[in-house]
Amino acid sequence: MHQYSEILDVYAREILDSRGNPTVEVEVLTEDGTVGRASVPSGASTGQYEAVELRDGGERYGGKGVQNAVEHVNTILADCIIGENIYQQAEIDRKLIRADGSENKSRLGANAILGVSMAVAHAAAKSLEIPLFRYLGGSQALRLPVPMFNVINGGCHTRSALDFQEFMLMPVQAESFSEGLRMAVEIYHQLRKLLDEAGLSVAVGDEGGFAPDLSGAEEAFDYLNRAVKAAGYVPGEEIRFAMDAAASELWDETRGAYYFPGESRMKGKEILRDTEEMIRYYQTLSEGFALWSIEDGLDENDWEGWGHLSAALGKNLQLVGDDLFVTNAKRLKKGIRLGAANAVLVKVNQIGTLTEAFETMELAGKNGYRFVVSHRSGETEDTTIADIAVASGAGQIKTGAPCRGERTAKYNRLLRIEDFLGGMAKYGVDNLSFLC
Ligand SMILES: O=C(O)[C@@H](CO)OP(=O)(O)O
Ligand SMILES: [Mg+2]
Repeated sequence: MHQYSEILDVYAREILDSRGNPTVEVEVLTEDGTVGRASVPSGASTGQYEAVELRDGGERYGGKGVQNAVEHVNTILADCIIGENIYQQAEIDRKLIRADGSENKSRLGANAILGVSMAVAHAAAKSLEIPLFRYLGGSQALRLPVPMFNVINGGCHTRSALDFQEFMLMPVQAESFSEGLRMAVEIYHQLRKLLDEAGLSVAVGDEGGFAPDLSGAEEAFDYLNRAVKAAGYVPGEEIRFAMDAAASELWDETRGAYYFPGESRMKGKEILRDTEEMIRYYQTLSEGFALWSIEDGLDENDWEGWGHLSAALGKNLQLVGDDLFVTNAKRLKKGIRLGAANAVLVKVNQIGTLTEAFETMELAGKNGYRFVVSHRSGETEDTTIADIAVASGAGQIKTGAPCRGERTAKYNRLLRIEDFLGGMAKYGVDNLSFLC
């Protein structure tokens, strides 16, 4: 039977994100009376090659970027897809891309386009009365992801002295998602206690992790080690560590090196590292701690360095390209050709449509690259990424710490999905020791 339900209306409004900035929310109405709704996240450590969102404060629209994105949904994009069949996600996404016409979605705004793309998927799933993850992933979508639980925040998500952006827990050896989540939450509470006892700040950063003034990555991992043990687990067994260096933020063109402003401040002298020193630094960290995954270890333009990094550490570590690949199949293809990284971070707003994000994941999977579905540092209560993680079978999701509503919304959605799947639910990263 040919499924058909026509799109009758598309409507966008401004809402707030978790940093108190305006963002886009879109609703799509179909002829059977279904309304699908989605809202769009926004990053702080954005990659240079991301699709372009129209943000307030941007020069392009005289500081009224989000308002313009909303306007584009309500006029051009609405005209373009009203009358389309709601179940034709790929076709609709292609129409949206064509309506924009630019290479990087800068004309109508990646935030405008993504809002429509996601709301269409929500409406389609709802009108079929099936959960979004099943609509997007079919009956094989059974795998719940291991959370990359970002418990210590640094870099541009805080004002602390820590230069690397994220220090994360991965409960890799749990029976189920809910058990893994519980373990990570227990460790989070132990970490809070340890930091508090040491007189360090337990204020949190943009993603809900603590933002203490630590001297560097070693001290951060040391705290993670102690918190894991205090919760009764063994680092390297039930729990592995992950980090996002967000090194594009540290690369200093004029100095021709990676500049560590926090560490420089703490040590009272300028701390610089070149590419080879960065690689050695990661090597030391991976030898000293239960580190399993490093994201954006080097700058987004340093393809050659990424080749070295991958050759040196890619056998034992997951090396994730975020700013490097920006969820873009073209950049990922280049990375695959050059042997850069062995995994890709997937942020739907970096590319601007669901179809393109799924294409990137498919390309990764076919080439032995892992993929990690991710939030942005500026989020809303939208939980689409939780469904995407299950639909794609990614096995990993990065969506912050458990103490901010926009982050727990995703974890809670995953708990509901696990509950829905019951005994069919699977959990975890397939074959932990395999890295290409
Ligand atoms: O770098 C990252 O991976 C993200 C999300 O954690 O941060 P932002 O959304 O600020 O780019
Ligand atoms: Mg990142």
